[in-house]
Amino acid sequence: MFTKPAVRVLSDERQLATHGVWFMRAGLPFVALQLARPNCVDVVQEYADILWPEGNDFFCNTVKKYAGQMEELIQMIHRMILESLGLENHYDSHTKSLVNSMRFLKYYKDSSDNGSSIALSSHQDSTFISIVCQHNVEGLEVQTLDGDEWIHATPVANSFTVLAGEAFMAWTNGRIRAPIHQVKLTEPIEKRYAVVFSTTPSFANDMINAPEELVDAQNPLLFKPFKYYDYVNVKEDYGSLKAYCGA
Ligand SMILES: O=C(O)CCC(=O)C(=O)O
Ligand SMILES: [Fe+2]
Repeated sequence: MFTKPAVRVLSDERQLATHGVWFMRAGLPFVALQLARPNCVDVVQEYADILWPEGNDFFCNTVKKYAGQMEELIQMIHRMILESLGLENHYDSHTKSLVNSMRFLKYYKDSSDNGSSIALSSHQDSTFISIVCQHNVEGLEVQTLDGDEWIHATPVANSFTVLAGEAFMAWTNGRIRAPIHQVKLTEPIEKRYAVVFSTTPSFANDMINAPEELVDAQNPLLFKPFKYYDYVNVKEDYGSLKAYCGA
């Protein structure tokens, strides 16, 4: 799917930050394709038809199965987080305000590289939650809070890596941190695939505003309310959510 000329069609025709070609930057050895609303059969079919005009039932069926199970898992994670913060009463409205997206990534060895390269540079996800499936090839590294060390998120069979993103950090007024992470391909790894399943705010209502229960004199508001997709579109210019809307 990463070599199809139709990838260009996706990137030209889809303007949404969550659908189409994601973050393809000259010099970085990876390709990533985004699929917004992977739980919607028609959307997946339309997406597959662009990439494979001859049809690809295997892709559609696999996405349907994967997205169904991931949606269940990610909602459970949201529920656990809200319960741990005493915000059960927000659960229904919170889950209604979410949409899912899925990202397919391929990393490859950069021929000009000296043997240990950054394939995806350090960043925080913008999302609420991202569930990363690393397909048993290591590479994901997560920075410690003090910024001193990188922890290898070694892939473990039958398990996933869960990362919180900036949307959850802002919505929980900093109770949940969005870890800085990166992907490094170390010799002898030549290529690596990953799938990331995420929750983001719905397109219709993407205002991120921390519930008042989480804001008080000891915990002053960290981020002014902001519109998620406005932020995502200019994120690279600001570098961090704090720079964009830090209170
Ligand atoms: O490939 C991975 O393990 C992580 C990918 C990632 O951080 C991202 O897509 O935001
Ligand atoms: Fe990420």
